Amino acid sequence: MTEALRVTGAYKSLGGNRALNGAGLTVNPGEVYGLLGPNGAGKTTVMKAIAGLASLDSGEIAAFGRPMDARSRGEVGTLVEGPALWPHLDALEHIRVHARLRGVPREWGYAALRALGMDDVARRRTSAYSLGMRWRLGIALALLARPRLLVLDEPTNGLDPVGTRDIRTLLRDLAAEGVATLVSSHQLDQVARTCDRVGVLVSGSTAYEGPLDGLAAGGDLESGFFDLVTRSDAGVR
Ligand SMILES: Nc1ncnc2c1ncn2[C@@H]1O[C@H](COP(=O)(O)OP(=O)(O)OP(=O)(O)O)[C@@H](O)[C@H]1O
Repeated sequence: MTEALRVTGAYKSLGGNRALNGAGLTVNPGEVYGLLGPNGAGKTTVMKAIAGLASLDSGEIAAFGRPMDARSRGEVGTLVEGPALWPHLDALEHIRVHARLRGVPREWGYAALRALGMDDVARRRTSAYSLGMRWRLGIALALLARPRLLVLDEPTNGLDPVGTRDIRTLLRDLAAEGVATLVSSHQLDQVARTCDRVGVLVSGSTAYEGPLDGLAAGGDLESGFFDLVTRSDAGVR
């Protein structure tokens, strides 16, 4: 099976910090992969590199068996560092602009809005949106071009329980259609309910990659995560 995403040996220095220190991860088609790690571990940095928003100092990123390039990025939907919205435009106008830029039918975007439960607010300017509505539109825009790989940086940040459950259902439905998703999160309970496999970054390196069972110490994901982070952090000092 060709992997949807493979990152190997990723290094990146930012302002004198080693943000990435050899990180690697692999996401398969039809899989929801949870990217975990303490604050500052490098999750956003690696996702920005995958999304093409930043370069690596060294390392490789491949999508669907080929080095990531402009063509393969056409098959990738991203929401990294929050939704970038125009305050004076409504959701439908966002869809039209993005559909034109991506060269896809705007109906695909309307379908994504429906999937995100945004029909009622689609004609409202985004300046009047709540945080949850902003995130929903950001995810709809990431889905617009019907990507085979989705990269979402903390997509349930600030969402209420209904919004969080909706995103979980959406990611599972997409996985059932074969879409691969890389999603970062600090919410271990949500990760346990949503993800097939996880990777844990600590100080820019991959401390664990595999099934959730392998991380959970005696069935307790939180303890397993803390143990791993403490051990790995001690190892790099
Ligand atoms: N523009 C920047 N200049 C200097 N250092 C940076 C910059 N951006 C990130 N860093 C540093 O790089 C490291 C990795 O940051 P990153 O945002 O990728 O972590 P993260 O795992 O996404 O954290 P969080 O969970 O808090 O979102 C941190 O030490 C951070 O301080």
